[in-house]
Amino acid sequence: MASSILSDCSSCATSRLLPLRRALHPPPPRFRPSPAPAPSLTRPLSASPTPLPLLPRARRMAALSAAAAAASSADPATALADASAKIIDGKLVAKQIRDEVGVEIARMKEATGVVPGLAVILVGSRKDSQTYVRNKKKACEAVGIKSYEVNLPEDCSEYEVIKNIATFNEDPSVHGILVQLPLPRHMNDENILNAVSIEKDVDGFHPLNIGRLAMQGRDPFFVPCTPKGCMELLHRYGVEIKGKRAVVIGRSNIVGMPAALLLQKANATVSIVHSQTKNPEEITRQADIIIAAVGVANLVRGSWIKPGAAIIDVGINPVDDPSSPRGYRLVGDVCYEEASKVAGAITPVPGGVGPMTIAMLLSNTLESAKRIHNFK
Ligand SMILES: Nc1nc(=O)c2c([nH]1)NC[C@@H]1CN(c3ccc(C(=O)N[C@@H](CCC(=O)O)C(=O)O)cc3)C=[N+]21
Repeated sequence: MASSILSDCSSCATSRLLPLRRALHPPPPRFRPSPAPAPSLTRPLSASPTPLPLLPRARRMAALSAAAAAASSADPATALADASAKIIDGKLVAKQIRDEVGVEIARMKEATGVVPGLAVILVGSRKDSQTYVRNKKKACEAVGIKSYEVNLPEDCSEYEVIKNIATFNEDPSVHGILVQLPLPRHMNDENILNAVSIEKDVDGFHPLNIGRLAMQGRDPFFVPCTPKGCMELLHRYGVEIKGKRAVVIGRSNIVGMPAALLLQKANATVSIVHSQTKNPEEITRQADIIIAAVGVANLVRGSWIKPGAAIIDVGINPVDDPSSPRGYRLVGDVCYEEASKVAGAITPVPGGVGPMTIAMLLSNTLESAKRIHNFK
């Protein structure tokens, strides 16, 4: 991208979007990226195996497995000498947030009799989607949100889905509506997501909510859960964002793009690295904050990381692992083993961003019920 001088007219009024009360629980230990290079600087960055360019997915995967093999044969003596990053514990923070949401829901119910309601629409029978929906339902029950579930067959019509959305739009006991993605191929996501009332769009996927997120001086009704969870982790670990360089890897509508908008709203200088980016490693290495959301296992290597950077790894990629009971294990978009020796702080996978996504969904549903019932 050509460099140009931009006039900065960003507002800082919306740098913080979460109205949750946090006096209830002490925050986790604070992490501050050190301005001075971390001790790991003594380790030359070139010690990392071959850097990987962004390639078409199939080629990327092949290149990645070769690089991963090289990584595992790294000199163990070097590894021992390395400093290690602070772990950003998403599981712990998500639990704190769920507890906070639960307390607020009880307070609201006591004062108004209103119980927040979340409707989930699942189309088809993908195993992973069924698991996610089941987990969301459990999480709702645990905090006192009433959940409503509709299961539609894979071959149902778009009209059928929209009809169900319309019913929930009108239902006063429902404060949030979530259409589980991905939808079957024959459906147009846009038509379906457009049908969700923006006041109940707890996923924050409605184009009007995204549009407001992108504009100065306007706020969306809801911020998408995963990027909101990423920001919450940075805030709760005391990572300074204002004036920092941030790189978002990936530009999806549901994570990368809104994450970049949120970082910008929080006054970071943001670059987006994607499949057509010429020098992803070099650009990423300039970042104080990295949010990786491409869905490519171990794409970001140690050599991509500026010493002391804070890393939020959104990827949840299954890789074969015969020694695990499921036959696979989950890894992020960031090569954790390498990154944790260079970074100042990093989220693990699992136990990082994943649990935060669900916590933010509960938080958005509570926020919606409060707004609809004008409960402060
Ligand atoms: N409308 C819509 N909204 C979503 O928010 C949405 C969606 N569709 N479709 C699918 C993705 C995926 N997603 C996850 C939520 C929690 C974990 C999670 O908690 N993961 C655990 C690990 C789970 C495991 O071990 O299998 C973790 O990372 O620690 C992961 C993924 C929400 N999504």
